[in-house]
Amino acid sequence: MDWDWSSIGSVLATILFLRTAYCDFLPPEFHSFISFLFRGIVVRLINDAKILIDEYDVATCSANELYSAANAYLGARCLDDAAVVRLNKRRESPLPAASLPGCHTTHDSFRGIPLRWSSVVVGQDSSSYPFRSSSSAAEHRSLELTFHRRHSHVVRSAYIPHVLEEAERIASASRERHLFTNRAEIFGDDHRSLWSPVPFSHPSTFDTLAIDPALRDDIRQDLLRFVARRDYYARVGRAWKRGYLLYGPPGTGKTSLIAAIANLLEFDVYDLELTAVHSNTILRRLLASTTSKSVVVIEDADCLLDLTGRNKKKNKQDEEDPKSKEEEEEHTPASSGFRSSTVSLSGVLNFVDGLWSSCVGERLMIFTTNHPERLDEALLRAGRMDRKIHLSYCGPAAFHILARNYLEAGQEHPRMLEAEELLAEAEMTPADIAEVFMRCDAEGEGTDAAMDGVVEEMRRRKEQAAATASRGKLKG
Ligand SMILES: Nc1ncnc2c1ncn2[C@@H]1O[C@H](COP(=O)(O)OP(=O)(O)OP(=O)(O)O)[C@@H](O)[C@H]1O
Repeated sequence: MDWDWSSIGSVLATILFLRTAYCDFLPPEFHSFISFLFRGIVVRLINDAKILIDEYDVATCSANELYSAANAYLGARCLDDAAVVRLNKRRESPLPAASLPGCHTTHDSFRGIPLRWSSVVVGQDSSSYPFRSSSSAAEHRSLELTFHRRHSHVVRSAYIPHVLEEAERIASASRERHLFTNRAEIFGDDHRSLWSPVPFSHPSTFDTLAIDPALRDDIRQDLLRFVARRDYYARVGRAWKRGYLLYGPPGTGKTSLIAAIANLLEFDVYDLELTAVHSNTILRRLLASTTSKSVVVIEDADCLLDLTGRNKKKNKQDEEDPKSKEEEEEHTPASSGFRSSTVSLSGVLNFVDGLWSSCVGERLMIFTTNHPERLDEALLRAGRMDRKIHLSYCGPAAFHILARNYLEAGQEHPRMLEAEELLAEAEMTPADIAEVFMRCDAEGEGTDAAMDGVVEEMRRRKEQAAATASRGKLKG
């Protein structure tokens, strides 16, 4: 067909006429409908499939998690080369996150499948959202994912879950974690003010912990299994929580293990000072205001409450009738200080496994003590304390880890064998050994001097222990 200037002019005039008729004579609802039809025809012609991800679920008026996840995913994965990005910084995250601005497009690929993401913003008059009520003045945002129709199954069954997983990973990596301590004075009903947060960044990890490697791996597996079993806990009807009791002499790494656990799981830590809690009601409120993905820690549990044998009988009554005891405690005037807290055994038991301990997602509760025998059995029973972990004096395997971490000394070091043999009788904690290594380092001494120093210290302690034992025999 030959085109001359007059035929081009007639085509343009026809287009202008149709456009004017479309804009001026058709009501806005038809604009949306025609645009929808037109886009459908184009999509069919070019064999594309589309997934529309709205910012809000129109039916339930709730935020669409997939929309936020896709935005986080795009921000982290696809927007490095984009000409325009939107940057957003949330209070809880240290860095701003990039997202796709309205009406822009970016590209991704998955298992060799090319994918196109476009952001769509529809206002009151816009024509790109079908059947939209013209009375709504709000902006409607969505993301469109376009791909070849033959990849529909892979995109829905694998790519979308991949986007969700990646977004979850990105969110937890960028989340700043906190250490919360409960405030001694509590005012009003603002639950957030019950805890004072500071950023949490403890260097202890499962790799730096000097404990038996078999125990370390066992704890790590137990934790990873726990966090992966949300569905299991829901199925068997249990709150998604796990209780640990860490016990052993001072300086064996109980606090270090808690920090390593929080770092492994990327959890916040709530360090609960029970002596500052004046009633069971406040204890309950404290727990109710913790967030999911957290470790709630009660250190030195044997020193805090009347949980010792002296009060076992009384405590048994409490457990049998926790309600009456709790009511009685709540009417006691608030007082402060060690052992004068009105938090009762029943309050703590309910704290560990009561109804309100299931009010948020996954959570660990860790009690530590140097004297597990002083704790009431009710607190220790299975279901409350799922794992009882004994951290003891330094053994050979833990010593190797400390020597590697502090001195970069391997098992082939000439004094290693001697140190291993002495360890059995010297009763040194990892903290004692770390102390000797750090002292040598501070004095500028090398690895050999540090190993000599620790062997000497072990020998001294062994002799001391032998002398104490023989004095005991003589007295006997
Ligand atoms: N198992 C360990 N692995 C690595 N370092 C340890 C270990 N145990 C103790 N340490 C070192 O000793 C210091 C004290 O340890 P930590 O506070 O974890 O002991 P603890 O058992 O909680 O003591 P306490 O019962 O007195 O609270 C830590 O700062 C750490 O450097």
